[in-house]
Amino acid sequence: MAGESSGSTSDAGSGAGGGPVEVAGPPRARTELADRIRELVEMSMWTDLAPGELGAVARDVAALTERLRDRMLPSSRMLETVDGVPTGSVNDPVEGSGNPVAPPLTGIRMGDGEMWASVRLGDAYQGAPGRAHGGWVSAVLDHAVGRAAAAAGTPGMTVVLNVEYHRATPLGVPLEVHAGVAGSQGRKVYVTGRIQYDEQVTATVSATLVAVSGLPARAEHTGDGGRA
Ligand SMILES: CCCCC/C=C\C/C=C\C/C=C\C/C=C\CCCC(=O)SCCNC(=O)CCNC(=O)[C@H](O)C(C)(C)COP(=O)(O)OP(=O)(O)OC[C@H]1O[C@@H](n2cnc3c(N)ncnc32)[C@H](O)[C@@H]1OP(=O)(O)O
Repeated sequence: MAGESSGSTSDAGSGAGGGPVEVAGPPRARTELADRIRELVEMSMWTDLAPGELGAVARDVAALTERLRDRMLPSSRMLETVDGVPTGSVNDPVEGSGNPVAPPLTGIRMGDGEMWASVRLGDAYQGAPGRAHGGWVSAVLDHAVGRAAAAAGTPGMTVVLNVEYHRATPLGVPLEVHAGVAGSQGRKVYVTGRIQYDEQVTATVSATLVAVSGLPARAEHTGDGGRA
């Protein structure tokens, strides 16, 4: 389990660092921590506490951050593996159940060149009033097309991402995400996808990915961190 072979490094927390840290099981405690931090973020936006009280809360949060800094991994790139095969990126900013920034994706299911998932975009992802920010809608779709390409056995990087916003993507409700490989030519993989709420498609994507060797492929598992 992550956290048991730690050691502080001088570049930890700066975005640098070594190779991925592999974790064998769903990191439930990390998932729970990320969930609580997401709640903290939402409440920090909603709260109407007086400035003095806000200052006190900020100092409490700073103390918690120092408690976490006390013991650090050599890298924040954490891959969940099953039988040695990478099945999810715990700290990914879209699907990562361990990353408080991630919405995250839940119930990820993989088929042959296809992926399905659910996502709930909370208040932290608001763009226009009451709607999900288009950049986050695109991020979810970018991730979905990446997973679909990987599910086809051709993991790669997105080089073209055409997103169409058809109607408002609502906040705080379960959205369905789907992407599937439509074709390929050489290293190029063409993937389409969509986000929908209650049978209504809110955004669609048409993407080109370029297959890159050495990336994890055909992950069959959920990225739920044990919540599915
Ligand atoms: C990611 C791993 C996570 C680990 C998770 C573990 C387990 C879970 C399992 C699977 C999970 C799967 C996926 C996760 C989902 C998403 C992860 C997020 C990924 C991203 O967040 S991704 C968005 C940002 N993305 C970039 O950061 C790409 C910038 N790019 C490059 O890094 C290079 O571009 C590269 C390396 C792609 C290729 O470089 P290269 O040197 O190998 O190849 P080269 O340049 O020769 O291009 C080859 C052919 O692509 C054509 N081409 C290139 N660019 C084009 C363009 N813009 N438009 C049209 N065609 C284009 C050329 O024209 C040529 O075409 P042709 O062969 O016909 O001449």
